[in-house]
Amino acid sequence: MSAPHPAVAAARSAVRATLADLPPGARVLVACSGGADSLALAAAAAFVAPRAGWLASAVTVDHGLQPGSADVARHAAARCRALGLAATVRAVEVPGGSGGRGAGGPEAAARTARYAALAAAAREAEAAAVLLGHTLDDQAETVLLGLARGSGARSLAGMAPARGPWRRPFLALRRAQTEAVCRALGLDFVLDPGNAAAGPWRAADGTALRRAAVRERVLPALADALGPGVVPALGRTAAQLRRDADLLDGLAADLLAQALVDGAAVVLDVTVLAAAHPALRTRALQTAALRSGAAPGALAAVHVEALDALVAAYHGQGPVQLPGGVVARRACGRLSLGPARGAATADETQ
Ligand SMILES: Nc1ncnc2c1ncn2[C@@H]1O[C@H](COP(=O)(O)OP(=O)(O)OP(=O)(O)O)[C@@H](O)[C@H]1O
Repeated sequence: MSAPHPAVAAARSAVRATLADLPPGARVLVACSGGADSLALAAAAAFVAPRAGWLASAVTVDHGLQPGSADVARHAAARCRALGLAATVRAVEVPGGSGGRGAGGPEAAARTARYAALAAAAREAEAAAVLLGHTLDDQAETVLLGLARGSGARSLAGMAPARGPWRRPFLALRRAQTEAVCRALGLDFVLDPGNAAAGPWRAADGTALRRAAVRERVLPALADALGPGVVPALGRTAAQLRRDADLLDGLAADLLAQALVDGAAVVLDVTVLAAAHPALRTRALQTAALRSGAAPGALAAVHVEALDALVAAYHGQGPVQLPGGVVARRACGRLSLGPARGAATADETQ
């Protein structure tokens, strides 16, 4: 038997390495959109799983956002079956449809619905892992998007190779390699129309999708100006910042535990917080805000900075309102965070 195409070999070994901790008999779900990345993933899983004793199957989510989406989903599932995987299609209802109501437009709404459907499929199949086909190119896009948003290290750390049931074996593979896998194996993949900047999924404000713009315009321009190593370099940035962010988050969790006077109501000792490094203090405050019910998608750096000012730049300022109906106020050396109505009323004035 001749050696497999190098891209096929790379894809198989990436899947094998990602699942190496799973015992024989473990069930694995491949999330397959029918695009090149996830079809190459399905092919690699279909090859590797039986040899390692894992039970692999595939699921395709039909977002129902474009005419013919059900056919595209059926086609993807049929490709997976031809590869030897049991495959199902799950249709989801995306709130707002392709009109894009909601904060992040149709792309974000579709993603939320997709991950919920994949998680449900994983629960039903009792899968130990769900494989996603994100590549190094996707990771580079994520890092650039985070950088342009003014995000911190956690966001610049990009997507995790493994987190909970989600595993991304292709984070070190280029998109060109997954396309090479499909060509080598004769798999016809679809081009996701939602991924095109000029495609039908538009952000809520009518601007072209930011990720698609980064993919089509920004990364090619960067590679042109800085050289082809820019995508792997962005991937390395993500990996390094992931380690840093893990360390800082761990230390910030310790700080929060030390500062917590009353966990149920999220009351913090200002003196403990004020003595800490701002990098840890702001992380601890962000966690405290989320724990007290602040809305995760809407809590921004500006809110955390206002909380930090209550600790480190206090001059008698009033309470800080956080998204999600949470209010933070300082009184008697304590910072309390909680629902707007139940919070203490006496502000500390020095
Ligand atoms: N319709 C779908 N059905 C099943 N899996 C999907 C579907 N769409 C995407 N996926 C999975 O997610 C991976 C990433 O897809 P894609 O790059 O389109 O996502 P995205 O738009 O970057 O959003 P996110 O990064 O949040 O998943 C795919 O390789 C595939 O594993």
